[in-house]
Order: sequence, then C-alpha cells, then structure tokens
Amino acid sequence: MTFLDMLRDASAQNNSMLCVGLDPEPTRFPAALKGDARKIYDFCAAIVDATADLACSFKPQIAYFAAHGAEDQLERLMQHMRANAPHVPVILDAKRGDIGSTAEQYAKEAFERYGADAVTLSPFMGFDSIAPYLAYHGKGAFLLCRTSNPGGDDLQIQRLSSVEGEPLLYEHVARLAQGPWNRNGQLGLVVGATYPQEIERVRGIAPTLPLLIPGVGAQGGDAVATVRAGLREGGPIIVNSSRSILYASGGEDFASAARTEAERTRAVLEAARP
Ligand SMILES: O=c1ccn([C@@H]2O[C@H](COP(=O)(O)O)[C@@H](O)[C@H]2O)c(=O)[nH]1
Repeated sequence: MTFLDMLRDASAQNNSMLCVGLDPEPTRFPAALKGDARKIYDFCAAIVDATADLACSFKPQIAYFAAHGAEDQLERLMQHMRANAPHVPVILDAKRGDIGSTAEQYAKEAFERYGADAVTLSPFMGFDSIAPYLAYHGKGAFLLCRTSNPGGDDLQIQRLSSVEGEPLLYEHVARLAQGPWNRNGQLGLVVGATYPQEIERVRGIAPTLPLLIPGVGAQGGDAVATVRAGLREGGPIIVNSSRSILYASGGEDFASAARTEAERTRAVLEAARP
C-alpha cells in the first residue's frame, strides 16, 4: 500500500486531517517519567494509543530522539505504531538534504531502518538530493516549501529573477514538486499554518499535492484559515500539532488530556471544511 493510499484510508476511517506530532521532550514529561530520556518510548507509545483513532498520520521528529541517543526507542516506537495503529501512516520529520550518495543512506535510514511511510526533505540541494528517496516506490516525500517559522522569509519569499515569470523561491519549489520533480507521484509540500495566504498560493500552483501543514497550536497558526486555504477536492491536507497535544497536561493524565486536545483540534479542522 502506498503512503497516499494509507493517508486516504486513515483520513476516511478516523474522519481526520489531524497529524499528531511526536516531539518528546523529557523535561516536560509527567512526574513519574520526568527528565528520564529512557522513557521517551513509554511517553510516545501512550500518546499513540490515546490518539490512534483520531489521527490521519503520526509525525515523529527525529531530532527529539537523536538528541538523547534514543534512536533505538524510535525504532521500537515505529514497530509499536505498525502493530497498534497499522492504518495510520507515519511521516518521519527529518528534513534531510544532501548529495545523492549520502541521500541514499538517509533514505535507507528513513524507509528501511525506521520503516517510515513518508519523510520530510529540504529541496535546497536540488533534484539529485531528492531522487534517492523516490527510488522507494510508494513512499512519500514532503519538500520544505513555505515553512512556519519567521526566518523562512530570509530565503523563501525572495524573487528568482532568472526564472520565467519571476516567482518567489517557495512558489518555484511548489512548481517543481507539482511538475517535473514529481516523477512517480510521491511528492508533497510543507507549508506553515502561520501563513494561510501562502498556503492558498501554494495550493493554486500545486492543486493535487498533499500539503503537510505544521504551525497550529503552539505556534499560533489559524486552523480554520488553514483548512480553507489548503483543502481542495483531490488535494489533501495533513495538519500537524505536536506540543499542544503532547503537553496538554503535565500530570499523570497526560494521555487522556492529549486525546481530549486531539479530539478538539480534529473537530475544529473538520468544522472548517468548505
Ligand atoms: O515549517 C515547519 C516544518 C516543520 N515543523 C515541525 O512541526 C512540528 C511543530 O510542532 P508544534 O509543537 O506543533 O509547534 C515540529 O516538529 C517542527 O519541527 C514546523 O514547525 N514548521
């Protein structure tokens, strides 16, 4: 089954455009787990179990595991998601980008070591840095396009005067992803909920690509404006929320509080459907 098939089925089964982000930070764990990086798996598995019927996808951010030397716990978590939420695709947020030979190793890490269904990538080094991921047929690859952070302006809204029509850099990325780079239909784009107008612009350029949209919740992005700007027939959106779900409660009830916040966010997104 391809990533896109899984996404469509999970979205329908769970009636959801919500991606639950897994950014485990031990200092924010409840008292029984607090500060203990060996408990990353336990914390994340509890969140997965509490939200598996509410999410269209899960998105572990690899830095939160690697920073603690917890890659083995990420492997166990991936196996846990496969066993306990087999219908929910997993997007590994790794934002990789390197020359082809190194990209081959990163692709192997994402798809063979961790068994991810999709990965996030930086397009900055060009198509040959993306191609190794596309060799894994059916896997998804989301290119950073118009990111949610303020510093994205430094490059992404600069005008490319050498390209016909003088698009902005993020618009050029969207065109490449919708067109010549999307050789096997595996590409999607990352656009931030903090910039709904740009989501709409990207959707105009890339009408059929799945959009991975972080930035609601802790970053203050507008969930309703995001859905209206990005969701189209044949153009799915995946709206990520991490910290506001993971840390909805700092107490022992963290998993049930995460479920309540995921339910609330899912409902807001569904109510905004055009
Ligand atoms: O433009 C981007 C791309 C990726 N991210 C990632 O999404 C989550 C957001 O976490 P919140 O706690 O919901 O703010 C995090 O893993 C980022 O690395 C992004 O925020 N913006």
